[in-house]
Amino acid sequence: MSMIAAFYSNKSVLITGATGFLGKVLMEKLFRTSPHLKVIYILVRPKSGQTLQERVFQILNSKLFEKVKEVCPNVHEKIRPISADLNQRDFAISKEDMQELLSCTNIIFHCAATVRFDAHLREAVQLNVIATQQLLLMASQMPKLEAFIHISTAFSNCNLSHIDEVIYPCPVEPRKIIDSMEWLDDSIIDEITPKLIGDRPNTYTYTKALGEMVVQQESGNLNVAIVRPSIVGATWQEPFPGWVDNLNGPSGLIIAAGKGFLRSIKATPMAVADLIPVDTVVNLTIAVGWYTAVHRPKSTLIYHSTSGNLNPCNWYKMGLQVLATIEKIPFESAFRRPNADFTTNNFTTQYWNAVSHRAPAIIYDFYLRLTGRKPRMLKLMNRLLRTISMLEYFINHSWEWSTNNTEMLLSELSPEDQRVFNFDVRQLNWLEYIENYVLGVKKYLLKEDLAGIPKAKQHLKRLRNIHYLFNTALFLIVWRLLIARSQMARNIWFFIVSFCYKFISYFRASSTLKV
Ligand SMILES: CCCCCCCCCCCCCCCCCCCCCCCCCCCC(=O)SCCNC(=O)CCNC(=O)[C@H](O)C(C)(C)COP(=O)(O)OP(=O)(O)OC[C@H]1O[C@@H](n2cnc3c(N)ncnc32)[C@H](O)[C@@H]1OP(=O)(O)O
Ligand SMILES: NC(=O)C1=CN([C@@H]2O[C@H](COP(=O)(O)OP(=O)(O)OC[C@H]3O[C@@H](n4cnc5c(N)ncnc54)[C@H](OP(=O)(O)O)[C@@H]3O)[C@@H](O)[C@H]2O)C=CC1
Repeated sequence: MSMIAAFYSNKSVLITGATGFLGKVLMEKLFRTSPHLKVIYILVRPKSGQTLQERVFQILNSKLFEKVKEVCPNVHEKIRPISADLNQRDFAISKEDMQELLSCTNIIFHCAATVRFDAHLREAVQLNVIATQQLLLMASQMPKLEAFIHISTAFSNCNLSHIDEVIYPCPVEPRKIIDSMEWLDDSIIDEITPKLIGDRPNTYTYTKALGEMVVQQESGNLNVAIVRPSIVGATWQEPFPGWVDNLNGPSGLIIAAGKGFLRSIKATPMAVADLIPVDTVVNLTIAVGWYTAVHRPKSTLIYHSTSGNLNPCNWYKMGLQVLATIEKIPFESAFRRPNADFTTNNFTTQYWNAVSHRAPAIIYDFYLRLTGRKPRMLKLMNRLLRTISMLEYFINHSWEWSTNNTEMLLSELSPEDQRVFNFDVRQLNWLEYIENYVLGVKKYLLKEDLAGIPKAKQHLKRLRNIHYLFNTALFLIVWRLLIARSQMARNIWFFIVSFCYKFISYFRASSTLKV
């Protein structure tokens, strides 16, 4: 019997960010392994014209939750959505709901965050720092609370190259930043943002670091732990391999490469690609919840959920495997044949951006105009290039994360728990994982049917022919122009033609002699 699963039986769990990528997998695993769990409260905001109930209904009816329903048929009764907006004071939670949360919650998993790299500092501070502070305040009023687990990111200290499982202070105290957000206007915030974030690449990593400081400073007597995942990718094993439902991290780039939009990207091929499957992160998080509640460590423990130091894979190997899989199982309606490569300096990156990204987009837009349609490819390509420019930092640096606490926790688990809540990345086979990831992107993100693969292959053949035809036509046009204008080009042309003629004549003569 799994000790961890038994621990969660009859517990009331509160999850923020349960509608997000990680939150959904966390909820699914909790229900599947602890079907006797009492209730999971989830803080949800109405969104995209959907009510809370509609959002929960959509999640429960998704492919991700198919297995749960077999072990926990009344799962819908055990989810209690609470209307909340983490950007509002007291999260805009009603008095009755707040009362229930305060009196019943046993474990909190705080996953909600803005993960956008271009978030305005005010927005990022509000969600990643102030909301964390407010949640800690709420937690301090929960008499039954056993553990508060905060999800941060391994990149919160990406300004360092070796990162230990400790909290590194930022130069300006989070409280000062929070106070200043109240009276500074947006234009001043814009001005001071680069100074505040310093050598971090964006407001996301900076505010996640501030969030950790808030957890350290304002957790009082609470049992707190922090989990720091690196780049979270599709599921490795559970509930099934390759599940993914958003474009973050590598997923969007896999689509861009598979559809033939992405042809080159600046990367350090031998740098460690620190990807971590979402189910591995979730297993660790659940184990951390158990350990923190049962063993009550004296200080706040930080757990790195990373792969690099135990089972490293580099971007080159990953990129190659993405391309190899795309060749086997191509995506439908590709714009061009998938054929991406890494560039290693700014000059070649700019060159390939012009030649391989913008030029084909301009030509395609010209074709759209000619056929009476609205041009859109250049706009799309520029957005892709903007996205790539924001991700580039993470594929051109390498980090070393120590994983002592994570390894210690693994050794504390019973063999059964190590199996049920497996977070040992040494067992991960990267090639198999990436293949399943690409397949998952095709099935769950692009919603493409595998029956369409022959048609997709046919389409790629057509694109290859168009490519050859286009290149031949281009060559002939350029050559013709050159011949018309340059004596030297004409001389070279006559030389090649006469050489070919002589070569053919020689073969003809020698074959006649043999006869
Ligand atoms: C000889 C052989 C050589 C072999 C080499 C072969 C090379 C082959 C290459 C093949 C490619 C393979 C891919 C693998 C390698 C590269 C992986 C690199 C991944 C690096 C990831 C770094 C992550 C860092 C980690 C930090 C971890 C965290 O803690 S946080 C979680 C991560 N957060 C994010 O990822 C958020 C990032 N996104 C954003 O901040 C925003 O989306 C944005 C600012 C980038 C864009 O915002 P915008 O306002 O424009 O709008 P939005 O609606 O969000 O999206 C706009 C359009 O962009 C598309 N989109 C969004 N995200 C991505 C994405 N990650 N990749 C691609 N496209 C993306 C989105 O669909 C929109 O498209 P349109 O609607 O069509 O405009
Ligand atoms: N994905 C990754 O690669 C990594 C993620 N992490 C961390 O993991 C955690 C989860 O990330 P992930 O699941 O990928 O992110 P998602 O963007 O998928 O999910 C974010 C969640 O936060 C919720 N949220 C955002 N704003 C509010 C708000 N104002 N009120 C209520 N809820 C809100 C979202 O709700 P809604 O659905 O309504 O938008 C959503 O449920 C984050 O803390 C992130 O920093 C760490 C490392 C890597």
